Order: sequence, then C-alpha cells, then structure tokens
Amino acid sequence: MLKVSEVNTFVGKKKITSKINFEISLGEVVGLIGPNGAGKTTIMKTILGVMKFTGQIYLNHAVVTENNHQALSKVGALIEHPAIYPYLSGRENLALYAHDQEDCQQIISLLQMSAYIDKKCKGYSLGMKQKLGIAITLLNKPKLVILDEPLNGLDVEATIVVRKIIVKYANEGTTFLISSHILSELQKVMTRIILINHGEIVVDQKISDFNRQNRPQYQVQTDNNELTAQLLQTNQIQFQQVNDDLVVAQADLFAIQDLLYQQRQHFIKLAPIAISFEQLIINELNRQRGEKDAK
Ligand SMILES: Nc1ncnc2c1ncn2[C@@H]1O[C@H](COP(=O)(O)OP(=O)(O)OP(=O)(O)O)[C@@H](O)[C@H]1O
Repeated sequence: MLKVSEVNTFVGKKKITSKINFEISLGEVVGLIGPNGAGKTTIMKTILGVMKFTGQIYLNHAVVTENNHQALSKVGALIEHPAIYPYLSGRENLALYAHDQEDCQQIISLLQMSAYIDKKCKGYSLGMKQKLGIAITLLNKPKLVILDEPLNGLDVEATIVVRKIIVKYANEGTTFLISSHILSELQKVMTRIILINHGEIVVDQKISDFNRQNRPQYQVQTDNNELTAQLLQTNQIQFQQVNDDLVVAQADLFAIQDLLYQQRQHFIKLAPIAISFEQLIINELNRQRGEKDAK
C-alpha cells in the first residue's frame, strides 16, 4: 500500500536521507527506529510530500510528489506537535476534520477522552493534547497513519489505551508507520522494524525474524554435562561453561542435538538467552558501526 523507492531527501543542498527503499502492506505496524537525528521524522515528512526529495513514493499506486498530495487523502499524520485550536473544544477540533459523527464519537470513547472533550483545549495537559492529536489522525477510517513519537507526554494508562487502539485499527486494515524512542512499547505493537542510522535504512525485517536472528546463544544442560562438554570439545563446537549451563551458539544447536542422540545423552534444559529489545537495537547499531569502520 506504500512504496518508497530510491528516495533521497534534501534540506537545501544537504542530503538528509539516502536511497530509502521499503514497502509496507495493509495492516502492518511498522516501527521506525533509530538514534536522534537518524532521519525518522524526515522520512515521515517526505512521505507526506512536504520535503524536497528525489525518487518515487507511491500510496495505493498513486504517486506522491512535493506538489501532488492527492494520494494522501486517506492518510492521518501526527508529526511533532498536534495542530490544535486552543479556543475550540476537543470535539470542535475533531469536527473540523470528521466526516462522520459516529466515527468521531467512537474514537473519543476508545481514547477515553469523554471527560474533557467538550472543554476548551487551552486548558489541556500535554498528554490530553497528544491524545487529541492521535484522535485526529484516526478520523475517517484512514488507510495509513503516520505517528511521530505518539507516546510523548502520555501516562501509563493513556499509553495502554493508545496501544490498544493501534492494534484494533491495524486488525481492521489500517497501516501504521510509528517512530518512538520508547522501544518497550513499540515492541508490543509493531509487526515490522525499520532501523535507520545516518539517513540510511540498516534493517528492514519482520519483527519475528529480527528477534529470532538476534537470539544467537542458548543455555544448555544435559543429563551429563561433563560428558557433553567433552563431546563438544572433541567435535570442536565452541561453548562456555557458565555456572551449571553450557552456553552455545544457536547455529550449532542441530549439530549438538545429533551428537547427543548418538551418545544417548539428553537435554534437560535448552533456553534462549534473553536479550532486551533495547540491547538488540544497540547491538545492531554497534555492528553497523563496526562494519563501517572496517571499510
Ligand atoms: N530543516 C532542517 N535543516 C537542516 N537540517 C535538518 C533539518 N531538518 C532535519 N535536519 C537534519 O536532518 C537529520 C535528521 O533529522 P530528523 O529530525 O529526521 O531525525 P530523527 O531521526 O527524527 O531524530 P529524533 O529522534 O531526534 O527526533 C538531522 O541531522 C537534522 O539535523
């Protein structure tokens, strides 16, 4: 539904992003992740046709250019601060965009804004404004919703409410492109990760593949750890002894399983070593830096 092809974005003559290529399908929740200044907001603004760029962007096969925003009619976006009129109530702000009262009321209820939606926005807290900004993006059954740091200023309950509404809309076919530094939250909703660094995409994977690939080590115990250690040594399979566990590479698991079977030994423990999602991202960025330095 969204195709970004060979996109370079410029501010004046300065190139901000380079050769950006990705495609997003219906109902995907894509987490756009990367360090400060990596180019996440720039990519989002480029898709919205408000940056100078080369390359092609297609939304449902219709082309987006700096001058042609026709294709964006079914796109909701919240980038930086929500555009809210302070002297109107939340409901009046929503009414400026809403085509359908019922749709509008449902969003107010789902985002739990009923208690303050008829009050003037100038009295809203940061989190209340942020929720209203998110509500505006969800009006009129959008096909694509772009959210830049949507959890800014949200408390725990509001964060859960927003998470649930994202999952609900995605299940109904809305596609999301979300950037957030709160990785633990993003991890709960995203189906795909795009990791960007220095204006380039360095990872573009289904989240399940990313997690699987990055779980490289397992803790192993067998019914005779001592013999197993000797067996691994004899067969030149690398391992570390950590307390009662033998720590081995995921890549060696099948070979280890075969050896144990031949020797009539059995696993009594086989557990992936859990690495936090934050750590996985840091590891990946460090790996990229290492590769760059080696060039
Ligand atoms: N208007 C501008 N003029 C000059 N440089 C800009 C402009 N907008 C963005 N940049 C530069 O482009 C790069 C990417 O910025 P961008 O805001 O896209 O990063 P980001 O990944 O969203 O960062 P953050 O996580 O801090 O929000 C940065 O180096 C930034 O300084």
